[in-house]
Amino acid sequence: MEQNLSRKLVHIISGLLFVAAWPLFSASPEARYFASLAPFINGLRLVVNGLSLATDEGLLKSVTREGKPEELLRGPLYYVLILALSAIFFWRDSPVGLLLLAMMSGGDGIADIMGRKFGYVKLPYNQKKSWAGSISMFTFGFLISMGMLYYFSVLGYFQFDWNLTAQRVAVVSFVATVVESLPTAEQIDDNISVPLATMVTAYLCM
Ligand SMILES: C/C(=C\COP(=O)(O)O)CCC[C@H](C)CCC[C@H](C)CCCC(C)C
Ligand SMILES: Nc1ccn([C@@H]2O[C@H](COP(=O)(O)OP(=O)(O)O)[C@@H](O)[C@H]2O)c(=O)n1
Repeated sequence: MEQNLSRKLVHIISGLLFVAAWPLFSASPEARYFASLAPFINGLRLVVNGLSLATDEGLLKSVTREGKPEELLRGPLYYVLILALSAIFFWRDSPVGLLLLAMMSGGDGIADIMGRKFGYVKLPYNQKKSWAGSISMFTFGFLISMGMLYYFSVLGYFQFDWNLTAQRVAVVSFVATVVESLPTAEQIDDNISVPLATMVTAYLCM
């Protein structure tokens, strides 16, 4: 499989599976810390390989752009830290964590896959991003977020007025999409800006 595609599939699937697994944990107050061990241990693996204290070719191939160990200390490390912090701070008590992970893992990951494949028409303010990528991020980010909220509500964690929730999630997805599309990649990684923007908007809206 082409390296960019495999990296993005790892990006999409690992975060969404991680959140989807939260209901499997017990009601114990320590469950969130136990769950966050998975991303923390992966973070440790990224640091060890990123500092070249060990070399895991499979890890380099599946999560880096160019196969350089130091890349592990940026996007992938931020990503696993956001997974761990979301579990600790939001867990199953608030929809904010679900939304920020749905947008970072699902929305942003799909934007890259679709943007690379169909992104011929670039955004006027960012020649590195395209309408296809951003429209896909908004659409799939919205659908995945609604799916996550539905999944957790069926399991009894939340109750929503779905009409209102859909409008609020649309606003959250829109803000996350705009933030992802900005030409700020040199200053701030998308794995930080997208979850941060989603978190603030979701706090204000939900
Ligand atoms: C490729 C990744 C990030 C890079 O982002 P970008 O630079 O392309 O924007 C994701 C890296 C994921 C990682 C190293 C593995 C994460 C595993 C996860 C914590 C385990 C989840 C457990 C679950 C139950 C499957
Ligand atoms: N909104 C978006 C996002 C990404 N993309 C495409 O996806 C590629 C990678 O995006 P990126 O630089 O944010 O992703 P990383 O490879 O840095 O994780 C871009 O070069 C675009 O081709 C897009 O067309 N539109």
